[in-house]
Amino acid sequence: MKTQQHIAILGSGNIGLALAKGLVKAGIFTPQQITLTRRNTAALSALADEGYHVTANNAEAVAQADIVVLAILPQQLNKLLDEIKPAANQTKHLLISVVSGVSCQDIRTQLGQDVQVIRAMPNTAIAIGHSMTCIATDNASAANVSLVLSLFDTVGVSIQINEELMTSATALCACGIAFFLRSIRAASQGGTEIGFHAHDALKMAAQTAKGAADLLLQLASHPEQEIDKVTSPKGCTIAGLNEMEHNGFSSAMIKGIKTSAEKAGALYKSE
Ligand SMILES: NC(=O)C1=CN([C@@H]2O[C@H](COP(=O)(O)OP(=O)(O)OC[C@H]3O[C@@H](n4cnc5c(N)ncnc54)[C@H](O)[C@@H]3O)[C@@H](O)[C@H]2O)C=CC1
Ligand SMILES: O=C(O)[C@@H]1CCC=N1
Repeated sequence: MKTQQHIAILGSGNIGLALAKGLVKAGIFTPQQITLTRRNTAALSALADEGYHVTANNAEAVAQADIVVLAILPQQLNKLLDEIKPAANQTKHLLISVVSGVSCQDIRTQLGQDVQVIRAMPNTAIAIGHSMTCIATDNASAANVSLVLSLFDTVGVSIQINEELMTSATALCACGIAFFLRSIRAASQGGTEIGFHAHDALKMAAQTAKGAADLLLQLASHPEQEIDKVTSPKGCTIAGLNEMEHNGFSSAMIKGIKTSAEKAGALYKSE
C-alpha cells in the first residue's frame, strides 16, 4: 500500500515516533515523506540523518502535508491548534488525532467545522507492526475512514469503534501495553525467586505471555478454555492461579483498567 502522500506528525515523542518508525518499517512511507515536529528539534537529529524532515514549525509542516497527525499531550493541544489553524486547509488535509480524551468536535471547535477529523488510539507496539489501534470519527468520509484503517492495518490490527468508547479503548489497548508489560515483569521476578537468572526469567516470561496471547488469537478460543487445559486436577497450576486470585489478580486488573478509562476521559477537560 505504498503511498505518494506526505504525512506530518506534530509532536514527535513516544507515540509519534513509534508511529513514524512503524509506517517506514511497513514500507508505506519513506522517511522523506514524513515530517516530524518537536519544539526541541535537536532531539530528532538522528532521525534527520535518516532522511525524515524535522522542524519546530508546525504550520509549515501542515502546509506541506496531506495527512496531519496530532501526537502531543492533551495539555499541549490548544496552543498547537492555534499555531496550525491558519495552515489547516479544510479540504486538503485529513487530520488524525491520537490525543487522549479529546473529541473530534473539540478539535473542530478550534480548527473549523469542515475539517475531517479521525481519532486513532494506537499503542507503542506500532513501532514493530503489532499495534491494536481503534479509530473513530463523527464526520470523516467513508473513504477517509477506509484509508486510515488500512494505514493502521499495516502497523498492526485496527478496528472502527463508536467515538464514545475511545477513552475505554485508551485504557484497554494503549495503557494496556503497560499493564501486560508489568504482568510479564512480575512473572519474571517470580521466576528469579524460584531459580532463574533475571535475563533468562524475563525471556521465559515474555515468550510464555506471547504464547498465551497467540493461543487466543490463532485458535479464536476463550482464556478459560485454554486455562482448563493447563490446570491438572490437584495440580500446581490451579494452586498458583487460585493463590493469585485470592490476592486480587483479576480484580486488580479490572479496577486498574476502569481507573485508567476514567482518567483518560478527564485528561483534556481537567486542563
Ligand atoms: N504513549 C503512548 O503509548 C500513547 C499516547 N497516546 C497519546 O499520544 C499523545 C502523545 O503522547 P506521548 O507520545 O506519550 O507523549 P510525549 O510527551 O512522549 O510526546 C509529546 C511530544 O510532543 C512534543 N510537543 C509538545 N508541544 C509541541 C508543539 N507545540 N509542537 C511540536 N511538538 C510539541 C513534545 O516535545 C514531545 O516530544 C498524548 O495525547 C497521549 O495521550 C495515545 C496512544 C498511546
Ligand atoms: O498515559 C497516557 O496518558 C497515554 C495515553 C495512552 C497511553 N499513554
